[in-house]
Amino acid sequence: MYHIIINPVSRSGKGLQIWKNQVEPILQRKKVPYRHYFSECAGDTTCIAGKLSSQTTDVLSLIILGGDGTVNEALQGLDDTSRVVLGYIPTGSSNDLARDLKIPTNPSEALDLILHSGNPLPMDLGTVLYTDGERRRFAVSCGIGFDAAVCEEALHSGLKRVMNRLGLGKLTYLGIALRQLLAARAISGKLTMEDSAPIDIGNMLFTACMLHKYEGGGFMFAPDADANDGLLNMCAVGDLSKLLILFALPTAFKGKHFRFRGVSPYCADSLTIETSQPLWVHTDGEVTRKSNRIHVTCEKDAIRMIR
Ligand SMILES: Nc1ncnc2c1ncn2[C@@H]1O[C@H](COP(=O)(O)OP(=O)(O)OP(=O)(O)O)[C@@H](O)[C@H]1O
Repeated sequence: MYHIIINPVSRSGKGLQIWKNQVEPILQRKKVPYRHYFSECAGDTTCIAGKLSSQTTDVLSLIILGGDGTVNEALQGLDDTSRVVLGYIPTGSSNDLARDLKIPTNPSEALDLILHSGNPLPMDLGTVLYTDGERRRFAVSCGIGFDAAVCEEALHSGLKRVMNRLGLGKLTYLGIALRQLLAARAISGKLTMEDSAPIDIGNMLFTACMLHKYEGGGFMFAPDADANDGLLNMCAVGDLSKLLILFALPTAFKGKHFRFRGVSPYCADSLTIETSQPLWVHTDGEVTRKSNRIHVTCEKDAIRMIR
């Protein structure tokens, strides 16, 4: 039995139409056993996933129809991810998880992968731990600073809805990034990886901790990321003039940004990031709070994902 959680408002409301017109008819025609649930408000996916997780003693076959944010919300509700086989029909506007895993963005092809041609393969998950003990899992990346501020603005942006309707969702993040860059102020940051001396990131713009290659709708911040190596690939940006950042950012679409001095890659299974002021933190593009100290870890092969 497949349990399918649908975010009807993903890609500015197209999620519901995709479910009704492209996914449900196939399931019915093929007589696939399934139950479906609509997330009715922000946070609802976490509650639904939590209930399913606690009601299932064996393996939970969970399918998410939504964007990276919907996957992220589902992860927060699961009590034991090792008992979950996750299928994904990407209907978000950025779809960075699908991009890296090469899951088709065509819904019927993604469904076909889940039902027929894919395999449930282990995949790493990350966790952000805040100083007050709150934890948040992530599947794609977490970040502190500019990238999270961009996500925070995008979550509340009318521009994103308009651009999505025009089929230009990817450009939303670029537009907001440029605006946020002009507003960004210099903050000092410190990365501490296990068994090594702290690294100072002067004038830190952001540090992204990546499990997969892309975030923000196709920025390849971690060209070397591997979803199964048990490691976080960091992209730390500091001490770079705003003008140079304007040049460096577009090169990240091709993963060429490390050629710029001040854009540095690091790799570790866990690290602590401290900043001189509280900054926005995102997990898979979901932004819930600011912090000036986060501990980020990677759990190898924490979940199985059909791909
Ligand atoms: N019924 C709902 N009404 C309003 N918001 C919802 C509802 N269901 C889920 N959400 C919110 O939708 C967000 C997740 O959206 P998701 O990322 O899946 O799609 P997207 O925003 O179109 O894509 P992307 O993040 O790739 O740009 C979460 O913040 C979640 O709280």
